Amino acid sequence: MMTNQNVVTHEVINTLIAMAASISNSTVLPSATVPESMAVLGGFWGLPHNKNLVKRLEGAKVSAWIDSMRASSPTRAKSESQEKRSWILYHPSALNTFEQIVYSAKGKQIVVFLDYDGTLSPIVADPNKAFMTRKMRATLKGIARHFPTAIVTGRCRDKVYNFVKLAELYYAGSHGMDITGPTKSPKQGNNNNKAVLFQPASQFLPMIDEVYKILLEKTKTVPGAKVENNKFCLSVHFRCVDEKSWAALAEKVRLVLIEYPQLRLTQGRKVLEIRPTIKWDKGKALEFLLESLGE
Ligand SMILES: O=P(O)(O)OC[C@H]1O[C@H](O[C@H]2O[C@H](CO)[C@@H](O)[C@H](O)[C@H]2O)[C@H](O)[C@@H](O)[C@@H]1O
Repeated sequence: MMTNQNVVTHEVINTLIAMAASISNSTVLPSATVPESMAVLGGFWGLPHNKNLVKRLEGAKVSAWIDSMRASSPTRAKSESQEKRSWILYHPSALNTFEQIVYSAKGKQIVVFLDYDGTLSPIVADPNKAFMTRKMRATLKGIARHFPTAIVTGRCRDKVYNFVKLAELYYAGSHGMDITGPTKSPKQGNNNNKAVLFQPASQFLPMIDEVYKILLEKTKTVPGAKVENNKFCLSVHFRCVDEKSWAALAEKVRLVLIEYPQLRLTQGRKVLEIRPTIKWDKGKALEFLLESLGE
């Protein structure tokens, strides 16, 4: 993936991400939230990820949706120590191999990519209250002083910016469909006026707005359901919905999507995600940013 000579290897970046995640786990997140972070990073970095899940969701019966919703939202059957062990297996602390990292990074440009929810902020019931701590912001600011740093998230870019509040970062919101560069240099603090770099799903904006309004209306009878407008995509949260109502909620979403074959459904942690059927995702956004940064 990283062919540019000036760009550090995937392995090193992966380790940096793990390092950032381990910072977040040790200083901010209660240990019970570690598996949430693992799911987020796993989805992003190609760690165990059930592609069939997405296929099954599209056009599948509601019962299959419910199975997927359960599968992606496991109850705490495993002990916390078991969960921590499997987390560490895939995300070893970068500090244990720091010398190797420094060696591999020699002469290369290190770029840091981070997810937001469950990585920089704890997972919380209300998506509008997923605040990051001042300590995390200061750490992120420090990282951005040394390396180009990007936040790649399913969230609306403006919303995540309001949480992070650092103009010196790159942001790829809406699952990578809304990419901007820094509006402030981390070193000099001057405004270098970089704006939107790429928005491959602009033509879907009216449709996303339309479906947002429909979903708001259709889901209002399901207690706890929350529809979030992430600009180029939508989220239907079921974290606060009683499991008995998951089928009803999934059926409502399915019926709406039948009318919009240009949209597809994917699934995150206790959230159904609706997005345009374009060949673009967080991985593509990452490649796009690497190419821009390597120039
Ligand atoms: O791809 P991501 O950047 O990981 O975005 C996935 C979803 O993240 C947010 O939801 C998650 O965090 C919420 C706040 O902690 C939590 O309430 C929810 O259950 C999680 O799924 C975001 O609100 C969603 O729009 C994203 O789809």
